[in-house]
Amino acid sequence: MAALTVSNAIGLSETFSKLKEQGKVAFIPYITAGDPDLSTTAEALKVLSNHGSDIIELGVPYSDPLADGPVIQAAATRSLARGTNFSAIISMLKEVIPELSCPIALFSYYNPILKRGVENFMMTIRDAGVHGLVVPDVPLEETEILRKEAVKYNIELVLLTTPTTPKDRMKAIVEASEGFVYLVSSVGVTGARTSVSDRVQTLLEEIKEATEKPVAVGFGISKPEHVKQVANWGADGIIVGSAMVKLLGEAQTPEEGLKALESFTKSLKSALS
Ligand SMILES: O=P(O)(O)OC[C@@H](O)[C@@H](O)c1c[nH]c2ccccc12
Repeated sequence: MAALTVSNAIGLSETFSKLKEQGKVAFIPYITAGDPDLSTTAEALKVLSNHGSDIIELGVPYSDPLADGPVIQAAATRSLARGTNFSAIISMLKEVIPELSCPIALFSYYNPILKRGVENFMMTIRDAGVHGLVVPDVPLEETEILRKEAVKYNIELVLLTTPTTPKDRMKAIVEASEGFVYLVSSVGVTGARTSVSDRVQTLLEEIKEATEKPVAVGFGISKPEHVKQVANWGADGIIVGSAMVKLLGEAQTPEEGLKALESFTKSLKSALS
């Protein structure tokens, strides 16, 4: 039996309940594992955890990231070119998770999970101390097998709803989602945008009519004013990916990337206080 990695963090839904009691909004950064390399990822997770992240989304790089924009696609390509693989990510997580104060939600496309076997995948990430899982390209109809194994291994399976999701389908998604509901703010792929569509406000209202579960908003959020605006619209969590990934992956050196990540994180986090 693999030794269980003890995570000191509480889970995703518990994190949201704690923040709700404090009247706070969750700050949720996303980075791609292995970009520029896995040891920098381990350091980045510590920087993010030490500077106010409430949950961290960690992406497993994949060769066909259809939902990702150019920044995250490039990060996945760089990471895969360095030879990053799932087992190396898991070993890194076993090392670093005990030092983090916030839970990790792993991000993986559906194919690598099927290839590994759903049960084996869930058991492996659970043993590494991961709390949540987001699978952006799994169709709602196929989440049943994922959900069954996720529940068995106490992994919170987060589902996504988008601006074009029909109302009854959105209701089924929020019903099935664990940890939180991921509201994708705009159609298209991930990537920093100059502004966040104010449709998000109505979408948040519709979802909150359908569920008590916390709702975190992602896509395009890249400035403190975006963070403030989406929090004011009633989001329980704010997700920032591409803007973080860009800083890390495009820096001259890993040290520079980590420094830039720290100050960017602080600037976004202060927009929530
Ligand atoms: O990059 P953005 O625009 O800040 O959006 C967050 C997004 O990167 C992150 O949550 C994510 C990474 N890959 C994804 C694939 C699908 C949906 C969401 C994601």
